[in-house]
Amino acid sequence: MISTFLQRLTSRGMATGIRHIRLLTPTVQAMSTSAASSYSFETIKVTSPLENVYLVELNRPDKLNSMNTTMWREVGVCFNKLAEDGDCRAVVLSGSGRLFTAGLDLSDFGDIVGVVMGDDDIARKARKLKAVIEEFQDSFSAIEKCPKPVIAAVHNACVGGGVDLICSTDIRYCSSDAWFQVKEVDIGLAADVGTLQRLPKIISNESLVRELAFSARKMFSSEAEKCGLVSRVFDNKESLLTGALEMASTIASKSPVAVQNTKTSLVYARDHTVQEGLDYMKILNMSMLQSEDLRIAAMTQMSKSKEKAVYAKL
Ligand SMILES: CC/C=C\C=C\CC(=O)SCCNC(=O)CCNC(=O)[C@H](O)C(C)(C)COP(=O)(O)OP(=O)(O)OC[C@H]1O[C@@H](n2cnc3c(N)ncnc32)[C@H](O)[C@@H]1OP(=O)(O)O
Repeated sequence: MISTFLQRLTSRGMATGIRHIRLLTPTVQAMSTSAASSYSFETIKVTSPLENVYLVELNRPDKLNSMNTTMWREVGVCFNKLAEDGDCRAVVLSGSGRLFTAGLDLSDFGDIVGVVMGDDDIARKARKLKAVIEEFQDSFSAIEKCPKPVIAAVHNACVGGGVDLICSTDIRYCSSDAWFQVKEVDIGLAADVGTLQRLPKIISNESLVRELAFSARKMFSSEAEKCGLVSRVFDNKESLLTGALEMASTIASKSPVAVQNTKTSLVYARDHTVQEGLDYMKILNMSMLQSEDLRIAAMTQMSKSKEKAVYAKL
């Protein structure tokens, strides 16, 4: 049945004489690289090392990529922009320097200290803090809402806010020297930027989540792989980045319609019943089954040629 479906799709394409499968030219690759140059941030570096693949690096190596107010804001702005960037089909998120991130910048509580130490009464302070926390939360939620798959590539330390950050990504890889720490209780906080909501759904082990969150103990790479926080462990940072970029490139070679609707459907399914998820898919695919990408993908599958399929930007 599937082969009949593919044949009908492809013969429709052949009949119209459209040739969608062609080799990617250097011009296309050059355009993709320059598209990343429109991303200019103080604490984040964005490049496009491969066709349709963007590399987002936390870039405060001298401060151990700790998250200051600027970085919190820039992560959100960056992923909202990537969501709309037709040149971007997959993202790798890594940290520059000797470790992934030391979490919240403990020397820059700027906005929070300002409110807490201010003269307002408790209700007004609370209202202001609500806005600050919301901004922090929205920043990391932008990663989950971005329809392009995001692969976290963690080396060495991933502390506090770093765990919140990677819990918003789709795929997590790490190097063998990586460790993870839900550190918030050590600074007198209940984690409030996503770890407590997303981690239980990632590792499906409430006992372990609670152990990590109550004790702030370190979890090393082998345990992180065993419990499902990461799906692959690489020997070192270099092989980690190579592996993450290779996977991003594989994803980027697929139909962006298929991949991006798969991501949004998985996020939806995580937070809804099976029936609600099926209903969502039904409505979504009422339109998406009519996409040109189906025919292009089917032609590519049936073709014996090694040429890559070329899909329009999304
Ligand atoms: C609304 C709230 C939203 C979000 C909340 C998030 C909560 C969190 O993120 S909680 C976690 C906060 N982070 C930490 O507690 C990490 C503290 N740091 C460490 O544990 C270690 O520094 C390390 C990351 C494991 C690295 O250790 P090591 O390699 O031995 O380096 P150090 O000598 O300890 O540090 C070098 C240098 O960096 C400074 N530093 C380290 N972490 C931070 C940080 N998070 N913020 C600011 N500065 C940090 C450290 O003080 C050293 O500075 P010197 O001036 O060189 O002494």
